[in-house]
Amino acid sequence: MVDVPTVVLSSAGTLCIAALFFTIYNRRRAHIKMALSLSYQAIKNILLCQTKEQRILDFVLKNAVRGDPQSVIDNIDKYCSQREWSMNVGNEKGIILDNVVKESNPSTILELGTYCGYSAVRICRLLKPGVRFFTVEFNPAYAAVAKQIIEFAGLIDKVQVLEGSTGDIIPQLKKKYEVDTLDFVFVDHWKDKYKPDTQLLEKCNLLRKGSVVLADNVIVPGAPDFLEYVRNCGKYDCTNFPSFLEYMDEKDALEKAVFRG
Ligand SMILES: C[S@@+](CC[C@H](N)C(=O)[O-])C[C@H]1O[C@@H](n2cnc3c(N)ncnc32)[C@H](O)[C@@H]1O
Ligand SMILES: [Mg+2]
Repeated sequence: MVDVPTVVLSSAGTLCIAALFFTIYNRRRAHIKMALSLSYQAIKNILLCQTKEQRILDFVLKNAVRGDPQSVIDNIDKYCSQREWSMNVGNEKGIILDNVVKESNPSTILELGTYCGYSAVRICRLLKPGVRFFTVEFNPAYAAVAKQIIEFAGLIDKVQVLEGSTGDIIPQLKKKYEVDTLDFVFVDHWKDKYKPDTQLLEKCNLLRKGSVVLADNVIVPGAPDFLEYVRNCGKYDCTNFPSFLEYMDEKDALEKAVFRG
């Protein structure tokens, strides 16, 4: 069913983001390209009375193979690189994410920022049975799309989509969700929350010696206060992985911060 307020709100939001990108970065080709793409998406949302996230879901349901996570990932990448730009971690940084997940061999994982479930599918396809994966999303429309994509990928039994804000959910993880400590945290929500939510994880005793905190988009849009904190507070060993912004020819990076305990 078409949710008109969601479409109108997301279109208005998208137009504002496009205007912001255009104003701030009006001399940079990649950002002009993104601004044009977001403006086109906003117009399409209004004309079709449908959101981009619903179009991503439709494309997956139509083209991917049910129960095949790799085919779901490939089809989202295809749609977002060829038709409409979208804020999934994408394939180039996704390969780095895969490698960091594999080398840390986690048993309990938290993702901050689900969006359409792309990175959740990407991470969960690598996990052995019995691993616990929680992903937090405060936009109900995105969470609904993510659940359908994760279900289509055949991974719904491995994933718990927690609807709400990270600031509310992180403090509930121990008691409500019986989490002792987290082995791996993928930080990919709004960038001004990276630092406070990392500090909240510490405060709630959810990190143990060796817990891996992997943060996306530390260059674009950028999380300078988070980088300054993890690199200089003395509690983490940090590694930077240079790469490119999802579906764009623009430098970005992931930062891996390993908690010293
Ligand atoms: C960049 S997208 C996540 C992309 C996803 N990790 C992927 O690569 O497929 C960021 C998401 O975080 C959500 N978000 C932002 N701040 C949040 C917060 N404080 N609590 C919960 N969700 C948040 C947004 O609604 C958005 O869907
Ligand atoms: Mg990201």
